[in-house]
Amino acid sequence: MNWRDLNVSACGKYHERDGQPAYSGRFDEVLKFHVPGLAPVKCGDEAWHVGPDGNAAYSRRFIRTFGFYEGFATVQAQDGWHHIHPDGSDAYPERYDWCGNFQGERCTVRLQDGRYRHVRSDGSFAYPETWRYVGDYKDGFCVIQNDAGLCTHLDLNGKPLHGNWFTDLDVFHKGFARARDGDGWMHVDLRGAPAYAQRFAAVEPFYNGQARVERFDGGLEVINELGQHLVELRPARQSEFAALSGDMVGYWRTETIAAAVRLGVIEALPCTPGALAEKCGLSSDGAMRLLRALGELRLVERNAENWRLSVRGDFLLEGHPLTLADAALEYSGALGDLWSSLSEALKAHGDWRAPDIFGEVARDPARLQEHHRMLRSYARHDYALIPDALRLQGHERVVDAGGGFGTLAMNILSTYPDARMTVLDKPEVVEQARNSLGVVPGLNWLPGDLFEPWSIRADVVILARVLHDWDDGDAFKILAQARAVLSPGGQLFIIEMLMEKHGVSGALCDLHLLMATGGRERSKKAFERLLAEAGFSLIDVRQVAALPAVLCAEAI
Ligand SMILES: C[S@@+](CC[C@H](N)C(=O)[O-])C[C@H]1O[C@@H](n2cnc3c(N)ncnc32)[C@H](O)[C@@H]1O
Repeated sequence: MNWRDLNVSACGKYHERDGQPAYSGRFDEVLKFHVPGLAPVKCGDEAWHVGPDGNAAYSRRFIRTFGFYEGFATVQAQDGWHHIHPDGSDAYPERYDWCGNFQGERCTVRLQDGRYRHVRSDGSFAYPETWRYVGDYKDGFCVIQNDAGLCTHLDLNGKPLHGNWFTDLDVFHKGFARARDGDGWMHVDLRGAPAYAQRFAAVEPFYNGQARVERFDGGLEVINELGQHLVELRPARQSEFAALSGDMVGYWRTETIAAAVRLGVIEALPCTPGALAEKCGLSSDGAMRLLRALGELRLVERNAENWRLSVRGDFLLEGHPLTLADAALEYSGALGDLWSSLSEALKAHGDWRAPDIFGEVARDPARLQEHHRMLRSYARHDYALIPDALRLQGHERVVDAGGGFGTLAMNILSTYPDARMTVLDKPEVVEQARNSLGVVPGLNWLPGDLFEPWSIRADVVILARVLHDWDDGDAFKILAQARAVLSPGGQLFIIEMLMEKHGVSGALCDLHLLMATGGRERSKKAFERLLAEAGFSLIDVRQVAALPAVLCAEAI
């Protein structure tokens, strides 16, 4: 009997041909036949492969068996997952936590430590690295995901195809892959370059040169490979009028959150509205109205008569390690006020001048605490993966210039305890940071000015979210001071969000920097130019987290 004529029966317990059972035996479960004419079957606790006559292909038994692909079948055995030959013998001695199927002479496996890689059919590793996740190869390329959740394409030897990283990515289909960046979904070509400028809420692969896509307004349309609209399949579902109205009253959210922090509501919960009014000096109507607004923002939840903080609301607690309580006050107060002159700041010939925010903060000890607790929360949240991404040898002299309260420096020291860390910042900041951290082995403080010569020599300089506070002229001056403390070959790491060359993601943050400090977010190209002017060459960009990237440069 030709196994190609056999199908799985409707009950899934045997195979049939033209509606007739192909053999008399019955199993708990069968899967379909694959080359070389074997099908996985399961009965009770045992699983194996059978031929078209329903007889076992070999005497071994496994916990689970799967179909043969490229001559190998995945099996789950008592001692782990692996592959077998059609005669039931092991393809290689290793055991894994899970195995996929061979596609393009490579197979995805998960190691016992939970990490993924590809193996060849003889069991050897296709490349030395392990990744957070790897998908199947198709047409010689696969998608891998790094620890920061970002994805790229690798070739059969594990080498990057184009080196571009995306927040989500698919394998290639007819020369294009579906990819998502901060702005949305698109198609990219084999160079990892977007096929067109638009972004969508979702895209399908191209089918004979056309793809169905969903717009952000919920409308569906068909586009061509240039991103041009061809056919409307469904009109917009979301009212753009409502979306714009919502955006225009963003300050409602800012002020509600800040009021809850300022009035002590966050610290007073959980309690009833009556108790809250009492504890925080609110009218009973005011307490109820504020709680309802916080509920709409999903910061609090009602539990019978009591209101309590949600997981999101917990971040507003002063004692939370990632507290955003100070940020809530800054955004509604000093930082929010600065935005009222946005139109002036954008004018070609206005007399608007950027504020000296760091000077103002330094002059007011209470504000300095608040501002730096805010920066500390963002640093704790965003910098967890940075030390590994620096790939230091471990004993270097490292200067974190504009290092604030030393959060990143402490992270680096816990990964590289023998590094000699120095945090350079304004004297007022250093004084408060020193007082709050006390003596930390390996950590030195250097009160100073980013724009004046730094009285130190270093092997490595870090500028984390510092250059984005300054225009190109001032950024160059800081880079020049960094260059002066390094010898040729010394390393500079810039940790910042990267703007896409033609993207819009991060553009509001860019305006925030303009208003708060006179600074700007930059693209890789803009950094490359600045670095070259200051005597550095950019050698690598490591996208370790969704927000900040690590730009690695070398002193020339
Ligand atoms: C946006 S914060 C970044 C802090 C820290 N690197 C981080 O990523 O969380 C900028 C830092 O630069 C410091 N700074 C600003 N102007 C400075 C100057 N002229 N000299 C020294 N430090 C300065 C500020 O005090 C602040 O700590």
